[in-house]
Amino acid sequence: MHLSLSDVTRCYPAQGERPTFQALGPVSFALQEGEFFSVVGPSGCGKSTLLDVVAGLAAATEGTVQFESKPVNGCVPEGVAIVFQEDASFPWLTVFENAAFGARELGLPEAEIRQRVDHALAFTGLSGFAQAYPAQLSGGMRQRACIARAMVMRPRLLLLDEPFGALDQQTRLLMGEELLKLWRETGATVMLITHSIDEAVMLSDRIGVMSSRPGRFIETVETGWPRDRDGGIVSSPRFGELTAQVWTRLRGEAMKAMASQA
Ligand SMILES: Nc1ncnc2c1ncn2[C@@H]1O[C@H](COP(=O)(O)OP(=O)(O)OP(=O)(O)O)[C@@H](O)[C@H]1O
Repeated sequence: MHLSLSDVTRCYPAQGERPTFQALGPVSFALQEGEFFSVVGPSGCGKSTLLDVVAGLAAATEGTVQFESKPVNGCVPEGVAIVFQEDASFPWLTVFENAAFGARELGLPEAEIRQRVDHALAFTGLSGFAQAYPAQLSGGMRQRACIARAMVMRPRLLLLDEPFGALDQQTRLLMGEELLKLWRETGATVMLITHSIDEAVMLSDRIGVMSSRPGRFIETVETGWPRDRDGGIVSSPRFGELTAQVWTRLRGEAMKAMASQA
């Protein structure tokens, strides 16, 4: 897996009285194979726009995005899976069929699909709900179902846009631990967009801190956690130091973002 962005910006065209609007960048970075990279930044700075550009869901206005030596433009590359904050499941399909959806689109053999889905549902604790419909699940279980769907695709790069944003704090912490387990088990590279500094510090190898809009990276923080970390690190002194380091950098940018929104 190799992903790199070089001088990427994204602008929205002028609309009525509003002049051309730069939502992102310029942004340049590369992800290392197998790393867990999180992005934090003030509200509206362009985090989701960045993820959409990486995923091929939105085009860069300037600059280039390359995934495994091919330019990304116009569609999600094979090997990339995305989990969004909103529950993106199809309400008319069972949990099993939701998880199988992407694999069916790829035309994988039925036995292979069944084996992958069974494993993903077991991993996310949803085996007993394979025949349930999304509406019969709690918010946390629905997000686990979305993670199972992504897992079935065996992504080399997993993109997550605030996947736990709508969940309560306890569920969110537990889901974070599950995500770490998934990352370790699959060896995928992970890029996570989050509003939560604690979540970024707990989960990541590296945290990119963005400026207010148009978002650029103003600092990169290496956490130095071992690969077999778990939620227990939140009580270590290093956790407190890292969250303070990220917040110190973010605070001024968050104030600028609030002032411009006001
Ligand atoms: N389709 C669009 N047309 C015009 N402006 C847009 C469009 N999509 C996003 N924007 C604007 O681009 C900026 C960046 O939006 P984006 O959603 O990427 O930020 P974000 O950092 O993810 O925000 P949040 O933290 O609130 O989720 C915002 O000011 C947003 O209003």
